[in-house]
Amino acid sequence: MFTVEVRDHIMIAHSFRGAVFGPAQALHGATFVVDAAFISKTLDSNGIVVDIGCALDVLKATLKPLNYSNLDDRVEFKGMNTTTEFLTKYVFDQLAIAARAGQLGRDSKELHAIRVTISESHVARAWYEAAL
Ligand SMILES: Nc1nc2c(c(=O)[nH]1)N=C([C@H](O)[C@H](O)COP(=O)(O)OP(=O)(O)OP(=O)(O)O)CN2
Repeated sequence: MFTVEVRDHIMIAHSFRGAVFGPAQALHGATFVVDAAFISKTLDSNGIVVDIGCALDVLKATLKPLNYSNLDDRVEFKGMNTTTEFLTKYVFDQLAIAARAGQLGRDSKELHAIRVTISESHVARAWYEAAL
């Protein structure tokens, strides 16, 4: 598989419900590094999976509404623990919508999958990968 991956980051606040989270049950801040990988069995006529600039634009647009926000206040996350794992799927879903709308500059039928990796610190990360 060919893969091209782009990176951005977001600064957010959130809190968790559940004793497993210990002190993270209280409102706290996090800076998440978000990697989005676009995966294809084939390259296009330009020899690319998707244009890196285009992929970056789509990732930035996806993350913009979350940046500097308190995720606890966001209606789409009501009642959810916005864990690193949860957010990987959320970002994947938004990128998949953009890909199917042609915003990556390539027919989504020619893309095999998207993988979203979120690093919550230098020691921990989670990812979600699925076919388009
Ligand atoms: N599987 C996950 N586990 C945890 C997540 C997560 O998103 N997915 N998030 C957190 C906290 O938000 C934070 O990132 C770390 O909090 P902390 O209290 O430092 O948690 P640790 O487990 O690393 O350390 P403790 O020994 O429990 O204090 C926590 N877990």
